[in-house]
Amino acid sequence: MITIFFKGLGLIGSSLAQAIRLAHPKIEILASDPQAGTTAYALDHGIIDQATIGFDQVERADLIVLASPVSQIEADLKALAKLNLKPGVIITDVGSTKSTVIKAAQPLLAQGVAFVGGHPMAGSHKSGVQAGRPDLFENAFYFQIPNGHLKATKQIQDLFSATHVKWLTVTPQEHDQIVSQISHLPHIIAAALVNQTNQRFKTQPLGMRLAAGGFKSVTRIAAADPTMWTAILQANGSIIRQQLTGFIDQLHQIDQAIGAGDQTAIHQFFNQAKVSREKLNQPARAPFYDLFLNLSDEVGAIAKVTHLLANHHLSLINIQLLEVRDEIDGILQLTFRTAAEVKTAATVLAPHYEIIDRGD
Ligand SMILES: NC(=O)c1ccc[n+]([C@@H]2O[C@H](COP(=O)([O-])OP(=O)(O)OC[C@H]3O[C@@H](n4cnc5c(N)ncnc54)[C@H](O)[C@@H]3O)[C@@H](O)[C@H]2O)c1
Ligand SMILES: O=C(O)C(=O)C[C@]1(C(=O)O)C=C[C@@H](O)C=C1
Repeated sequence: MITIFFKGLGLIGSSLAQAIRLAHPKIEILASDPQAGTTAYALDHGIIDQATIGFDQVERADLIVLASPVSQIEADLKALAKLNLKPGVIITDVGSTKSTVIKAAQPLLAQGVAFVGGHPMAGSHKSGVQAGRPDLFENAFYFQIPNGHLKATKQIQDLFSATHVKWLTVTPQEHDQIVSQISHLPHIIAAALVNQTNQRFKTQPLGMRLAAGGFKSVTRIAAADPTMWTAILQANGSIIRQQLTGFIDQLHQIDQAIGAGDQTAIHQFFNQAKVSREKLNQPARAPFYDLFLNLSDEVGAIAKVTHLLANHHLSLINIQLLEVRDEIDGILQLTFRTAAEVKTAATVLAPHYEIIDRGD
């Protein structure tokens, strides 16, 4: 029997454990997590088979998955190098940075242990075991740093097959450069905007409550876990600072354009962003087709949509409630495999819902 040991069973750990269960129900899953109630919840919900403490019983594991904040992953890699592990064990992690993690894995790699760094490019601002979902990673990219261990890299892909991710091999440096711009910097900007808004409304407590979709879309990720983000900024700080400099430069440019009343520069600033941002909605990755509609905040609203689609034999690849505006409504994103399906779905749903965008 294959045994997998999770160190850290929050959002990412529990999502991965649930995905492993889907494809490999017979695999034994052990987990340790110091947060009160975490492993008890996972046992109750059949996510794991056994709870342990620290690295107790890690010597039984065929695969070890490190899924705590990156600072802890680094400490755990150093600790694992001093333990007696099962011969042939594979170790991986899910940390959001890779250079310091790979550095911490050097003693293990020097012993010939198969350590494959990993990072799923999907997640949420929610944290903890209860936020985990087996489909969290569907269609996301999943970075891997094989460190020369190609067989182990492939074995991890097989064990995680139910995540339905797109695997991507990168170097730690490439990884940290890329994610500093598209993940780390956005989290800093979101938090900075919330903090500055808070200061601005110090004497007007209602101010922030009046925020609509714009503020909420840009700041959703400011609700992410501060411990996780402190560790990420600590590990990738110098690269993140390069992107911060570039971002501050953009702010200076628009500030100057406003000050100078330069309408052309202001228009160009927004137009460049609009053209690039719209390309993100186009399915460069795969021939998937999106339909966006307004959905009222009612019990059973999503079920009604899926029922209408099922009546017309339309199957969805993905369904996601994108933006919930407090007590009013939200935007539902429906993803189909073909352009023809999205067209039929628009015809079926148009009499009942306001279609915002057919994504074409
Ligand atoms: N949240 C995301 O969107 C996201 C996406 C991809 C990767 N990651 C990375 O995944 C890792 C986990 O993040 P998460 O979102 O699951 O966070 P989380 O807060 O939901 O879970 C982290 C878990 O690690 C546990 N933990 C802390 N110290 C531990 C220790 N000494 N031993 C065992 N467990 C310990 C915590 O109790 C918690 O349950 C982080 O390294 C993060 O950078 C996060
Ligand atoms: O979807 C979100 O809420 C996330 O923040 C996920 C997100 C990101 O996109 O920045 C966060 C951290 C990661 O390491 C990878 C993904």
